[in-house]
Amino acid sequence: MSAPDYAIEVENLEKVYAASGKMPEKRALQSISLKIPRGSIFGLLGPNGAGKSTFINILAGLVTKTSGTARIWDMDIDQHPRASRAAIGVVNQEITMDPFFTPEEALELQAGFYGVPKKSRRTAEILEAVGLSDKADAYVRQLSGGMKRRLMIAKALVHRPPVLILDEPTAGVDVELRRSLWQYVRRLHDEGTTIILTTHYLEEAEELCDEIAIVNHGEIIACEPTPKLLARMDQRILKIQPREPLSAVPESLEHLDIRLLKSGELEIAYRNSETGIGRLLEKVREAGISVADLSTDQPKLEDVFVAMTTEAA
Ligand SMILES: Nc1ncnc2c1ncn2[C@@H]1O[C@H](COP(=O)(O)OP(=O)(O)OP(=O)(O)O)[C@@H](O)[C@H]1O
Repeated sequence: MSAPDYAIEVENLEKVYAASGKMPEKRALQSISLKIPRGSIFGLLGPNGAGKSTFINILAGLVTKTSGTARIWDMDIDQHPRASRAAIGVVNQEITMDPFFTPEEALELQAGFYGVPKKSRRTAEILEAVGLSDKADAYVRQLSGGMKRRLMIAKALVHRPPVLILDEPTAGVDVELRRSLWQYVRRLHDEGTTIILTTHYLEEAEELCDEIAIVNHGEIIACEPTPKLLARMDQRILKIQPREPLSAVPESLEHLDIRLLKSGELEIAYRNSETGIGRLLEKVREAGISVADLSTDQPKLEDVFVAMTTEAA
């Protein structure tokens, strides 16, 4: 089979979790349509509860969709449940593994589970790739948190899936390990694997992804190449507290996007990529303002959501 243009294609995908006990019915995905290009590193970015895991779990066959269609590697998940799932490797948020197996045994078991014949297994190669060769015979309980995460990724790779899905790969992981996991994800990508990852760290999506879909309340509110999306988040606010409260905006600053607050402070909106804070402060000083204190604010994901939903309205 020739490789498809899209690794994943979903159309009008919807999920309603039924009411249970005191919990009312929950519409976790509201008619999502999305095409994830083959060969990309694609980010699903959104706050807690946005519906990212639901989306992934539907693809993985762990959650049943309510309606809509989903294709993995050009195979419909209803018509070809086994073959379509064989095209993805999914790494979930929780670390789940048997503490009494060694990494080598864990990978062999996983390969057996996927029906990979002994002669086609590549346990040693995968352990090498995730940097666990020297731990091949250690018990899983002797591995550090970071090593366990890498073993989770290794397990998802045993059947050579062309698409790897990582659900919050670096949640709760320290900065150093986060960087080394990113490096490894990039390497897999360079070797041809399409990567889909969910995250609520803007920085992570920014660093890794070619394209980002922002999910909020079960809806995709933006889906764009990363540079385009970041340009929208480029706005900053500089707040200046002068030594003497101001009663008017100095004339030389009027051309800026500036606001005088009741407290006599100033708020200046600027584009970080265009103006830079140093240049702005210079202008403020040139206007004769003596600065007692200042702060900058950059839009949080939440603000971007608001901005985007208002733009769309
Ligand atoms: N099994 C379930 N039964 C009922 N409601 C659920 C179930 N699983 C998830 N939900 C609800 O569906 C919504 C979406 O949850 P989901 O786990 O997909 O979000 P998420 O974006 O992955 O969040 P997180 O980043 O916290 O994992 C949430 O409101 C959640 O409470």
